[in-house]
Parts: sequence; C-alpha cells; structure tokens
Amino acid sequence: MSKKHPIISVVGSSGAGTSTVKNTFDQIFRREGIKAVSIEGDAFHRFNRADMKAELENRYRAGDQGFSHFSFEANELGELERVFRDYGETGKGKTRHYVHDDIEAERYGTAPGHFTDWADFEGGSDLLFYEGLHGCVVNDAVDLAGLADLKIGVVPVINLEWIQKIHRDRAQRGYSTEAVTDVILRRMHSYVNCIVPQFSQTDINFQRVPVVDTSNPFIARWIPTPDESLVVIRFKNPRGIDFPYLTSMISGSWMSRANSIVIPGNKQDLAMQLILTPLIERLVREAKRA
Ligand SMILES: Nc1ncnc2c1ncn2[C@@H]1O[C@H](COP(=O)(O)OP(=O)(O)OP(=O)(O)O)[C@@H](O)[C@H]1O
Ligand SMILES: O=C(CO)[C@H](O)[C@H](O)COP(=O)(O)O
Repeated sequence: MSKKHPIISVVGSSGAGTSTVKNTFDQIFRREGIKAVSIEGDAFHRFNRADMKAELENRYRAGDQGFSHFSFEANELGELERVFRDYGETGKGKTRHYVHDDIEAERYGTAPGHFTDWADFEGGSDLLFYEGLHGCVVNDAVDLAGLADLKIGVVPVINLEWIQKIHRDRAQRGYSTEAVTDVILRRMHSYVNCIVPQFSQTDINFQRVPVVDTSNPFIARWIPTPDESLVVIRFKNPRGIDFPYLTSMISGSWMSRANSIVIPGNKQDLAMQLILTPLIERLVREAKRA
C-alpha cells in the first residue's frame, strides 16, 4: 500500500479485456482531472519474441512443458515490484513497451516482438495505473498485491476469454486459430498456478458471462456482444458498498450474493464508473492529504 503515491492494478489473463477496461479508467481520470501514469504488464516479459521461442524450445527439450508467458519465470516480476515500490515511495519510476504488431511498431518505432527502451514516467502524476497478467501476484519472491492500493480483476468465464483471445490474436496480431489454440494449451498449467490465484487478492472482480452458446469457442464467428452477456461484480469486502444505490442506478441489475451484483453486459461501463469513481477519488484525496 502506498497512500502518498497510489497504485491501481488491473489484472486479467491474455484476452480478458484489461486493455479495453483501461479506456473506462481513462475516462474517469479525464473527468476527475487526475493525472495517471500507465504501465502494461507485457513490458515486464523477460524475453523478446525470438529469445522466448528459443527458451521454450530449450525447456521443452529438457522436459519442462509448463513454461509460458504466464509463468512467473518468464517475467521480470522483481523489476515490476521495484517499480511499484519506487513509485509508492517517490512517485517516480520507469517503463517500456513490448511491441506486438505492426500498428504498435509504427507507434513506438520498434519492430514487433521487441521492447522499446525504458523511459521515466512523466513527473507530477497522481497515481500509477497497471494493467496486465501479474499485477496482483503473491509468491515466495514478490508481493505485488501488497503494494497496490486498488486491485481489480477482469475475468470473463473461460470460454469467452478464449473467444476474445482468438479473435484479437487473429485480427490484430496475425496468428491462426491453430496457433492461438496451441498457446492456450501450453499456458494452461501456469494459468491455473500463476494467473487464477490473483483473483482472490483483488478487491473487485468483473466477470463477463455470455448468455449465448459458447460451447465450442474455437469456431465462434464473433465475440458475444455486451447485449449478449451479463457481468457478475464481486466485492472482496462489501462493507461500505452502497448496493441499494448501485442496483437502483443500474437498471436490470440484482444482487446474487451478499457481496455480488449482476448487471446487464451493456451496463459494464456505467457500473465501473459508478463503483470506481468514488474509490479512485478517495485514493487521490488521501494521497494529497498524506
Ligand atoms: N466487454 C467486452 N465486450 C466485447 N468485447 C470485448 C470486451 N472486453 C474485451 N473485448 C474484446 O476482447 C478482445 C481482447 O480484449 P483486450 O485486448 O482488452 O484484452 P487484454 O486483456 O488486454 O489482452 P492482452 O493482455 O493479451 O493484451 C478484444 O478484441 C476486445 O475488443
Ligand atoms: O498478450 C500477451 C500476453 O499478455 C502475449 O501473448 C505476449 O505478450 C506475447 O506476445 P507474442 O507471443 O505475440 O510475442
């Protein structure tokens, strides 16, 4: 926790929608006049694309079939922890970008599959915003959840997550369905061991659930739309959450448990703004007081 320089950590698997959710956070920051600096989890991969391929082949030959981008060892989590800690203490830090495709290559002037150089955060920010795979990891080596002040999980049910990943990786990153399926299978071990435990560390999870048939995600022709889904919102600590206010403001919503509400999928943006704005505003207010 770093009250003076707060950190928001949004975690989700590959294709879960953390980059999409960042747009909602950006709207809140803009409306509330909050200056945020952002980091992407992929910036903390340990290897560029070619080195990762070589590392995978070496490990595969040595009998390790569980290694993938989801594994702790494939990422510089110690470095990420240092960035979280330094930002919490000083409001300063650095990041870089992992370039996935031609559009990002154009934007950053670096070829796909490579990292940009590290660059310092702009000064005078109100908070640090992280989105990616590992921002709430707690293991023998790091405690990232312990350094973040607001922790959000973006967790579609798994069939939907796969559909989202397959469609995004095909449309934007140039992979075939077979190649993405292969990656999903290879990552399953570390999905269970490295990604999923984080959703018990998060303060709020947003779980999108399709209400159309997704029983074969590998042949789905399009991503179920917001109108074709519900979102389950689960609060780790429901104390202080005004559920009657939320369910009255979000039409079609209801409480499914004492700490959970369900909303129509097309109300996710509204729900996030209603829920997150006061929490973010409080973080920034307390930081200024500190
Ligand atoms: N609520 C949503 N409704 C419809 N489509 C969505 C929703 N959220 C995400 N998607 C779609 O799912 C795909 C993956 O989303 P996104 O790129 O945000 O994932 P990500 O978690 O950032 O993945 P990665 O970490 O691998 O970059 C995109 O095509 C996006 O448009
Ligand atoms: O989105 C991802 C993880 O969040 C990518 O799978 C990862 O960044 C590696 O990309 P690539 O295999 O295309 O080099």
